[in-house]
Amino acid sequence: MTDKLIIFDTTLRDGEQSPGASMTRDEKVRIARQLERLKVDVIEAGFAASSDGDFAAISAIAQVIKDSTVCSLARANEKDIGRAAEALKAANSKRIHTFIATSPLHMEKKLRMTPDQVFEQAKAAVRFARNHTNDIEFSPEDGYRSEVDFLCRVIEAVIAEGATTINVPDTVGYAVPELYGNFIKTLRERIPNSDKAVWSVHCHNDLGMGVANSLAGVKIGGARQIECTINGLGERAGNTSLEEVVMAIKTRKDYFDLAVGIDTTQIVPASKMVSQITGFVVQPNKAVVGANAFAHASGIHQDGVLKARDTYEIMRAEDVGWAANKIVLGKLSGRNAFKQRLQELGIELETETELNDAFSRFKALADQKAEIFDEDITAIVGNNAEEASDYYRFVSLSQRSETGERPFSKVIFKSGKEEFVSEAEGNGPVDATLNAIESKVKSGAEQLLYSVNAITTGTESQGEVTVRLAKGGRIVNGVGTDPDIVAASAKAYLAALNKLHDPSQHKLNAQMTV
Ligand SMILES: CC(=O)SCCNC(=O)CCNC(=O)[C@H](O)C(C)(C)COP(=O)(O)OP(=O)(O)OC[C@H]1O[C@@H](n2cnc3c(N)ncnc32)[C@H](O)[C@@H]1OP(=O)(O)O
Ligand SMILES: CC(C)C(=O)C(=O)O
Ligand SMILES: [Mg+2]
Repeated sequence: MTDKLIIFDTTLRDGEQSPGASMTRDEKVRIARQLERLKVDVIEAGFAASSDGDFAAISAIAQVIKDSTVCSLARANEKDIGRAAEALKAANSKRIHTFIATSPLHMEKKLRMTPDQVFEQAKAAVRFARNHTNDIEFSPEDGYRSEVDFLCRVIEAVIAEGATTINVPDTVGYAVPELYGNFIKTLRERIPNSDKAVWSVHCHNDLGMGVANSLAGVKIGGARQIECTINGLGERAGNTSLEEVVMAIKTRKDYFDLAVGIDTTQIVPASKMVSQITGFVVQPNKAVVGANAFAHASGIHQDGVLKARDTYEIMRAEDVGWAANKIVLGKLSGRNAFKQRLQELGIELETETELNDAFSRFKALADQKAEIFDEDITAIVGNNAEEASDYYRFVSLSQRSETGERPFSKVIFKSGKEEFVSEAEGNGPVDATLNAIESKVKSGAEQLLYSVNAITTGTESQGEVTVRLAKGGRIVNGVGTDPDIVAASAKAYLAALNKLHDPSQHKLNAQMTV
């Protein structure tokens, strides 16, 4: 029968130990509710004895959480355990997690206790905690750097006292997967009453191996609880990340053969909430919850994914709470991905030539900006349709603006096969550009509006400029787009002039000097 793997979330305790990640009581309650929606088995809500604020947060969480077990950390002493018990009083299901360090280094230098004293204190703590609940977790802190014989002695004793979960922390992220897995296996094999407790792993990410070590602890060591945090938040380099271990267990069920009760569709909402509350931004290439985790940017991958998603996706974006996977259009994209996006946008290009032209324009734009958004595509295709009937066409622009100097602009544009070079100064680079064009065209149109707008987010986005001109009772709008807003302004001005253009005036325009 497939075993169940218990997911113990410690975002609100070890996660909060990330420098700068402290949370208010209400924020902790919000996250706890999301963890319950995620269906984590245990929520470690904090360390009740650490402050009145944390005590209040744990109490509030204990009152509102109904499905998950609520847990508080406590040092191996009566005061801390008493505080934890008090904070957890209202919980439907509660756990006290008590710990004491067992490595020679920690015992001697930090606790300043002999191994025998630590042994006795660990036993006494578990015994005391039993007065408050039957669900007791014991952690030998820095367990992985502890001497095996001593650790076996302590763990056997605390199980005998009633500890129901034995958690073996790699407190400083020193372990490597195979060794950590075997360490847990050895402990379980050597401790006579080891089967009376659930074995748990708690790994830190100092060498980037938190997830790998946790999975080895499960696969090799036989642990059945993983302690983890949303986004891998936690002390120093963080803890094992929940989203990664959960999706590894689910995606590689063929290998792990374990069941997890997590509602994976709540993973991304949980990640976003934790990131927003703590201000810890999730790196784009973070597994599962990073913005790029399901994004495809290169043509060959995009083509594959459009034909069959599993060519390049081992999980479904929707299964972890993303709305969908993403085909990111950019300079590495191919024709198939471009065509597909046009279809999704309801844009129909009638001929293969039109498609090829639009694709060339798209590639040219993609060379100038990293990501092409839907609005860019609409603009590309829109510009193209207009261009066929354009009388004036923008070619290029150069401009100079220096503090204290009047900006200067040189614009090259075409009418038919003729090319015009126009130059002017102005109050700003845009004014200089429009003056330059007007100096050649001499439309005499009145400018009613000029507006600039970033089509997409970020400073690398395309600027969209609208110019409204009035002449002879007609009012026209010209729109131009370009990553350079001065060039977008020139295009918009020329587009408006095109709309004003009267074919009978061809002669006048043809007289323009180059
Ligand atoms: C690996 C981990 O993540 S462990 C959890 C880490 N989390 C925290 O530390 C939570 C926040 N901590 C705090 O708010 C405070 O440190 C408190 C309230 C817990 C203790 O504060 P203080 O009483 O001022 O002690 P301080 O933090 O300076 O030192 C820790 C003391 O606890 C002792 N101690 C450390 N671990 C344990 C333990 N597991 N069991 C019993 N005593 C312990 C230390 O030896 C030291 O004792 P000393 O004062 O006699 O030298
Ligand atoms: C308190 C224990 C479980 C801990 O966080 C650690 O050892 O890293
Ligand atoms: Mg820890």
